[in-house]
Amino acid sequence: MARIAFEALAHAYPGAAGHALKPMDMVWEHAGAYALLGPSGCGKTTLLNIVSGLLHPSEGRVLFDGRDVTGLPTERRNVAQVFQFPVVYDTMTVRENLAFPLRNRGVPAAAARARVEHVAGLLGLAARLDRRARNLGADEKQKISLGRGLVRDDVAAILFDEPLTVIDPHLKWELRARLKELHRQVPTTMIYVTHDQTEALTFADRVVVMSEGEVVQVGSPEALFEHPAHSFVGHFIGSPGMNFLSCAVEGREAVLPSGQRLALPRAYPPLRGKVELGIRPEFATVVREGGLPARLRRVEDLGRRRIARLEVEGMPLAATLPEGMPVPAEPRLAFDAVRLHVYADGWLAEGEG
Ligand SMILES: Nc1ncnc2c1ncn2[C@@H]1O[C@H](COP(=O)(O)OP(=O)(O)OP(=O)(O)O)[C@@H](O)[C@H]1O
Repeated sequence: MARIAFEALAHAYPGAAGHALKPMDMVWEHAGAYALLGPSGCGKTTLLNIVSGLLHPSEGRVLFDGRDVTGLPTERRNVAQVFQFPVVYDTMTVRENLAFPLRNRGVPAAAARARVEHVAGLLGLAARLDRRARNLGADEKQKISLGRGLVRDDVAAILFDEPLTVIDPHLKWELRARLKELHRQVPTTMIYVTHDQTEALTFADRVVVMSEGEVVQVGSPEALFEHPAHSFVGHFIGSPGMNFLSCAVEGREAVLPSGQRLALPRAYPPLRGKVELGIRPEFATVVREGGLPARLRRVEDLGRRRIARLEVEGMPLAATLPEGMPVPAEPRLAFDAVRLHVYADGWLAEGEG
């Protein structure tokens, strides 16, 4: 396992206008479980390929345990990779497929056997070990690919590129949980690329959120939910995402366009640019009295909770409709004041006190 560091790393593809990966410095600790999360085109694969050595960055350095590996090809970086689609040898058995990376490295047969059986057990492949891979379905073939990625315990890092893409939806939750368990048992640096927030938040201790080639936040799942560093993170994480209301901020108060004032939990210096109030739907509640007047557009029943889609001063806002509350004709909105955040030009503004 390795500590992976990026120094002034950036990448522009030849002939492309601008950076696919904007300049950044970052450290991924030994044995950490990281997810690279963001929408299509945000630069996740570019960063992963720079880590694996498939792509040489146009600027900056990549260090594994302090050693500069920027110029090293993949085969000299000692990384395991799991791709979107299964990479298995059809004519081999599941056992032979799983043992392949160990055989290649000269791991003694008894140790390899024990390791293969352990990983197969964790992935739910134990009963299939002596079947030929060709006779298995796509889900199980992808489990073999995952197993081949996980079977060595001496790799610098394991890189997963959207590994659950071909997995049947009902099996995804099971494999997500198993991968997390595997990380606990095989404490290797693991990097997991996905555009699916559930996968990222289940798997990772630290999630690297990317937008338009930029790393906008690196944080625990809780931090991304509670303190989104950028409005993009607020929108992207959560279902529905964070609400944003245009406002002005004067010290400890937010002033909405109509002049209505809201108390803030912190005091803010004068802010420049586009100022917004951010509040998650979980902390905005429909009430009958008090709070802000709102107009109801519709109610969505999400099974375990109901979300009211409202308008506040012409701006859309999603809020929680308390259990058992009939939909009020003239709804009002109460905010959990300590959960109110202020954003200036998209970035979280630091308040005081
Ligand atoms: N070989 C290439 N040449 C030129 N531009 C590229 C190349 N590969 C990717 N890009 C561009 O770089 C940007 C980042 O792409 P990248 O594939 O890293 O994003 P991604 O987040 O992994 O997206 P996806 O989830 O769709 O794979 C995009 O604008 C993409 O069009």
